[in-house]
Amino acid sequence: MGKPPNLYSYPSVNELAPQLRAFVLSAQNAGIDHHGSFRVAVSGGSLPKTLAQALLAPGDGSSADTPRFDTWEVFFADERAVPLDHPDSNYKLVQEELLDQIPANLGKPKVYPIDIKYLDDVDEMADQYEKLLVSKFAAKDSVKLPIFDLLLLGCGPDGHTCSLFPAHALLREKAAWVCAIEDSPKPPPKRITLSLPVVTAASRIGFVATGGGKKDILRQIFDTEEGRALPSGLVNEGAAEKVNWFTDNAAVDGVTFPRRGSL
Ligand SMILES: O=C1O[C@H](COP(=O)(O)O)[C@@H](O)[C@H](O)[C@H]1O
Repeated sequence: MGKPPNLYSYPSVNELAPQLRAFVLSAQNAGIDHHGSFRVAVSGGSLPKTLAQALLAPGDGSSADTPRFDTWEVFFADERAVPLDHPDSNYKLVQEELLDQIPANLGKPKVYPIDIKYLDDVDEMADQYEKLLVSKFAAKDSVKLPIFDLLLLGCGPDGHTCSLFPAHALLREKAAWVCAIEDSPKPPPKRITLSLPVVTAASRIGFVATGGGKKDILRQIFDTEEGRALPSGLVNEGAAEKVNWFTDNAAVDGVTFPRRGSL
């Protein structure tokens, strides 16, 4: 690995949130400058709440510090094969925590949930979501991989990220952009997920991991060989300098990884 990922830690989520905001808005502004929109894929779990705290806070009024939601194209890093109003739905979580709370003057994002027609056929659901990405990121034969401006990821207590789980065969997927999983060890079992090559191809990657419940897994990921082979560790290895971890002190208690600090 060349330059290692950045690991930022803050006393609490209250101090982390403004730094996460700066990181997301810098990716937003780079996307707008580059191609006129901001293509972001978001995760479920604990991320949407922290993201909402970051983005819905009042800013300093400068254009650099203003969310331009009208330019956002929101995709899902992973999704569970459940209806969009089901308590397990990542879409529902993101909608309730963030999308529904956006004030009208900040614009309305375009949001791309899964197609619920395919709830009973998760392979087809993954194919359809991949087709959606192809249509948004150009024809697949001219673009090897979609390049998201930003991926916002979580890290489960087993080191999973998106719906890429430790030692699962999906970690070896090279061709597909979106994969189906029917045996997720964390319920619900049927899900779709971006593949590892798509994750590591993103322009920027932000992990958000907070709370003492994450400290054992972060210690493993950053300080051990086995941890580096876990899905979140593989993102660190595959995308290194593009990866930024936003953590609180409780989550990195005991991590000896050297690149610690503030954004
Ligand atoms: O199942 C999932 O879990 C991960 C991690 O969630 P967290 O609550 O530990 O942050 C999440 O990133 C993913 O989107 C979700 O489907």
